[in-house]
Amino acid sequence: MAVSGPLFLFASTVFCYFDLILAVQRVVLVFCNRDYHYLIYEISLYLMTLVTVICYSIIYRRITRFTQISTDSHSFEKFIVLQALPMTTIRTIREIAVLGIAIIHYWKIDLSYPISFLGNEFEALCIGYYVDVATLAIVLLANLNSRLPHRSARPEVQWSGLAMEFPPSGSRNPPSQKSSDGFLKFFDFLFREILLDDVSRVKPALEPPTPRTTGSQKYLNILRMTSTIKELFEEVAPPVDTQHAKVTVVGVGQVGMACAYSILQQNLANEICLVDMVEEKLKGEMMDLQHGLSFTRHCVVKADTDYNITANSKLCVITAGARQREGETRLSLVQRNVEIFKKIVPNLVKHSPDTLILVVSNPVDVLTYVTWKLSGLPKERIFGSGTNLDSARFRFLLSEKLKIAPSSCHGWIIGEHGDSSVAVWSGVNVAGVNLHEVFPDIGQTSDEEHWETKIHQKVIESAYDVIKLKGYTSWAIGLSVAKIAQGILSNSRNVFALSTNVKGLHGISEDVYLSLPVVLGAGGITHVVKQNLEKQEVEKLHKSAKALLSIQNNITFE
Ligand SMILES: NC(=O)C1=CN([C@@H]2O[C@H](COP(=O)(O)OP(=O)(O)OC[C@H]3O[C@@H](n4cnc5c(N)ncnc54)[C@H](O)[C@@H]3O)[C@@H](O)[C@H]2O)C=CC1
Ligand SMILES: CC(=O)C(=O)O
Repeated sequence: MAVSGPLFLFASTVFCYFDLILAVQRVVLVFCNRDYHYLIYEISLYLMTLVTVICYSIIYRRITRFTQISTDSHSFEKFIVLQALPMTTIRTIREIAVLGIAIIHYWKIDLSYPISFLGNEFEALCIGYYVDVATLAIVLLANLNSRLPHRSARPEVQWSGLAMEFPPSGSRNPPSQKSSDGFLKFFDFLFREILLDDVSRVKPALEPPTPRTTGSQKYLNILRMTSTIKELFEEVAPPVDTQHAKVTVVGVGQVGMACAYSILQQNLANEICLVDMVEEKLKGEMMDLQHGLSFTRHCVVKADTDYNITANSKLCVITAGARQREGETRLSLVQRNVEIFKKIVPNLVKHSPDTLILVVSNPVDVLTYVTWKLSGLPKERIFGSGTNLDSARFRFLLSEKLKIAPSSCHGWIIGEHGDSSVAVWSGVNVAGVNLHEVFPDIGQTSDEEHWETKIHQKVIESAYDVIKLKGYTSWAIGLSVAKIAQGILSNSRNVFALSTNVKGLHGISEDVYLSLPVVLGAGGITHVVKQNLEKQEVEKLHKSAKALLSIQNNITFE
């Protein structure tokens, strides 16, 4: 919508001042003429004004609540539509009602009413409408004019943390009114130099808004700040709003924050959005990360309980939901987390229809299936962190045993992220030397060195051990998610063990989600690596699929 922001705001402010003058005039009229019939009419007018103020404050509160912790970038037009338009609309409705009452009063109720009063009142109303019509004409004129500055050349309002910043206008001198451009700039000047400066002169202190700041205080703080910004910068061109590597993390618990921190620390994203249902914790986590931004490469960190903030994410990571308590299995969390996912997934897809979704919450395989179902997105765009973490634990334990770096140990855990996972012993190698060839019994029941129990069983127990010791697991999954995010955001086509739809692979014929090595790029999963699994590895994979299917079949989506 082509609306000139400064003009509209200026017009709305004029309306407000004019209302005030009208109100004073009415009071004077009542007292001068001592007409108490008229008082009834006046009281109804003031009641309507009260309703107007209440309506406006409700809308204003909703707007400020919406923008409270949102750091989304809004265009100046959007700001005007959000702030000034509701006020002007409500005022117009009120004026129409006032006119209605005046007409009823004149024709139906009190015909003996002194014409002079109505004359005055109509006069006052007429002046109001002259101002309304004149302002509307100015706005229309400015917008119809072909020489209106291009949208990109008009001032943008940037939301950064809690602060809204108006980039300064080029000059402090009022521009000439010769051309229509100059005419627009003149109003720009009025808006910036007079209205904004007026507010900043009242109270020059720059107090950052506290969490208890009310909507109107916050608005004043924002306006005050613009004065400093105006002094500090000479604008060359208005800032451009770009969104490329935007990652949303839903759930700011231990896992969500480990993911967000790892992504931030590794400079993978330009923008990180945090979403949770617990507003205060969410805001605290956002601020904590924001305070570290001068130590990282450029990244915007935003947070909100409203999913609007997630719009146009490249990747959404879901970590929200219940976690295991000590000794509890991942699968026991299923229905609790399905209910949570029903609220999350449709919202993510609504705001980012092109996003990829990485599921982390447990039981990760079943919830990846649930996400696929709820989202309606193609299967390559929905995947779970799966056994990428189990494979990392496996490599770590192998590295301890072999006394080499974890990254030099090549081995994969596939199947369920959990108790029925499968270690692919047939593929474990160091520098291409297969351990299976060195020691044919490795991982078998006949294995006298007990690699399966000493290594793979320890992988399965890892999560239980860590949860017993510290209450939850977080850092390793955070790093795993960051690596996956890197694969996507840099289109690296790395291979990860991710939970994916394995229908048609290794003799599995159902839509079941479990982990296999997959090739990952900007569009999601492009290929599944067809590992040469041994017979007993395939059997174990089938067992894993069966365990997951039995849970999947009991999920209620209604
Ligand atoms: N796939 C994996 O390898 C791993 C998965 N996990 C799983 O990740 C999940 C999260 O674990 P933690 O962060 O330790 O739990 P947590 O309890 O610390 O955090 C969960 C967060 O989810 C939020 N939440 C709950 N319902 C929500 C909703 N409807 N919308 C938005 N946010 C909501 C909560 O407010 C809370 O901040 C658990 O299911 C856990 O089992 C944990 C570690 C590894
Ligand atoms: C909790 C969990 O799933 C893990 O750390 O593997």
